[in-house]
Amino acid sequence: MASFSHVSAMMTLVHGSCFPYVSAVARPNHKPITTRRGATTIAANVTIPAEEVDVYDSTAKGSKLAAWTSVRQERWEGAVDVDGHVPHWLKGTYLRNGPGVWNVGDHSFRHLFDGYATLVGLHFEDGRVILSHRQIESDAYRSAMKNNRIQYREFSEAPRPDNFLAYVSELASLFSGASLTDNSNTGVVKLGDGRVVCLTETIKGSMEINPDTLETIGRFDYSDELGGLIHSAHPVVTESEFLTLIPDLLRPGYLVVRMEAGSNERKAIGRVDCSGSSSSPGWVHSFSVTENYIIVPEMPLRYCPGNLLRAEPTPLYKFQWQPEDGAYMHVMCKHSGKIVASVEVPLFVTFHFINAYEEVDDNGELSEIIVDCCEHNADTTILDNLRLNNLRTYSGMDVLLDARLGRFSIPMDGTKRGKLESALNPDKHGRGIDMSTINPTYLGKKHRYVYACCAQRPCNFPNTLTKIDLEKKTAKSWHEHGAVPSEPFFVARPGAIEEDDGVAISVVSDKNGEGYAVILDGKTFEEIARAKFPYGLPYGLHGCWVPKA
Ligand SMILES: CC(=O)/C=C/C=C(C)/C=C/C1=C(C)CCCC1(C)C
Ligand SMILES: CC(/C=C/C=O)=C\C=C\C=O
Ligand SMILES: [Fe+2]
Repeated sequence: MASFSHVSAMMTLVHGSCFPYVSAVARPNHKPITTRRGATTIAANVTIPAEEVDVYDSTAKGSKLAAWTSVRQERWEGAVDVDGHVPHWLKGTYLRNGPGVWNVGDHSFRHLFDGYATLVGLHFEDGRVILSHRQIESDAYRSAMKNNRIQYREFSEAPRPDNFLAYVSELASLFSGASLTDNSNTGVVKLGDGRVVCLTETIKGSMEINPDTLETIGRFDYSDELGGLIHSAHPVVTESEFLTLIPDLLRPGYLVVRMEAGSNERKAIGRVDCSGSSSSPGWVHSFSVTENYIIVPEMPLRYCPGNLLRAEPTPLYKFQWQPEDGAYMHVMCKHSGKIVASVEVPLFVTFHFINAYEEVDDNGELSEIIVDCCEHNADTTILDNLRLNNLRTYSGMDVLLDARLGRFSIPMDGTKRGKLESALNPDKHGRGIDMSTINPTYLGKKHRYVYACCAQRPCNFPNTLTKIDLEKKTAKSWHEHGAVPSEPFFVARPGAIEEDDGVAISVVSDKNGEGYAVILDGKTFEEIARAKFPYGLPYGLHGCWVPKA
């Protein structure tokens, strides 16, 4: 377990007396970043004085914002100073995953989602905080660093074949999945049995890690014969199970699967056939469940087999927009695998579903299912706007596309059409919203509060931490000029009764290349503590909480 004594023991070992509380290891082929507080030691006991180390990546074109800049060292761990008061009940580790390295040799990745996974850990104990970060040792990351070029197909880029024969063999390996990335840069989940797994959209990119050291233990192998190359980046994980969707590109539809805690074997619950005439299933980055049902979205932004084969990116990358085939929501009974409703809904673009729950009528009969999501006004442009060049070259203009907290109502009386409306006036949260969390106790149940990144305009990316009250239809935001906060992760206070009794934790990438974590009170949404990092961290995506045993 990471603890303050563990950190100082490690320091003595690695750094001797030169820098007594920090552990740092440089990324292969990169000069290490310094920590502002002193010198940096690289693996071979070479120490670089602080003033000689370039903190910022050259690709950031003068920008000192940490968010879109590759992290320069492979790992670091140390205690950090805290301003304010971290509640003493907050005991455990917050883990956050995300793409943090976008440079391979001289090559700069194009898209936010291409970056190699950087895991961040914040260990809380008795009001104190230890920060750590470490690269996930996927084959894709290791081989890219070793060869100074990408070796696997990432979200928007593929290795350039040297000749025609290499091109043919690359296409063949695409069908077997051999050329797909295992760069698990999207999320991190704690399984019911305590194992911690980092995930992305390729199934082979499921990687078990040690939550104390952030060390990569190895690939999480699914022991079944279900196959498939891709799955939802966001499984629904509880103490007892792991549910996910495996899109079927050959026979358009989705396999809904369940893996029991303690097992590596996924079992099929059922299958959803696509409703539209489309030749391909909709992209399922995430999905929601209620207490009894799994809600399978069929988004008009669909996987595109043609684009999957292309090495060069298209504006929609591996996807295609097919409004003519409609948008649908399918409701599957968790226990029987039967589809109990399939309704057509207005067109939508959503990365992240927030939660879903069942509504009953006056007779106690199930009347409708409510599904909340971060909805990008059915505009696919958001995907291409997440190109790094775009994120790095912010001119001060208000260019963030509008988004809203979308609420689907799925009638359970056989009606064939569902509704999609804004759950509150989007102006209340600056017409931007993504990267949402709720109190996990409310998973599948009626929730009142949503924590998300929203907007204070002008901006080019969500720049606030916002608490949304869906009952009062209000929003309260935390904002700091020029800073980019990541997903506000809600941790409930042990023993809490009220839904918002807890804290929201977010890692912030600051405008001067600096970084810190903020702890916001879940009720008042006021900042109660700030842990200042000795260096800025790149933007990250999703997190999880590992309570201290
Ligand atoms: C970081 C994030 O939110 C999404 C990452 C998505 C990835 C890495 C998708 C990768 C894919 C391939 C490498 C080929 C097959 C298609 C697709 C799932 C888009
Ligand atoms: C960063 C993001 C999606 C991440 C996927 O996991 C969306 C940002 C949207 C901006 O409005
Ligand atoms: Fe996501």
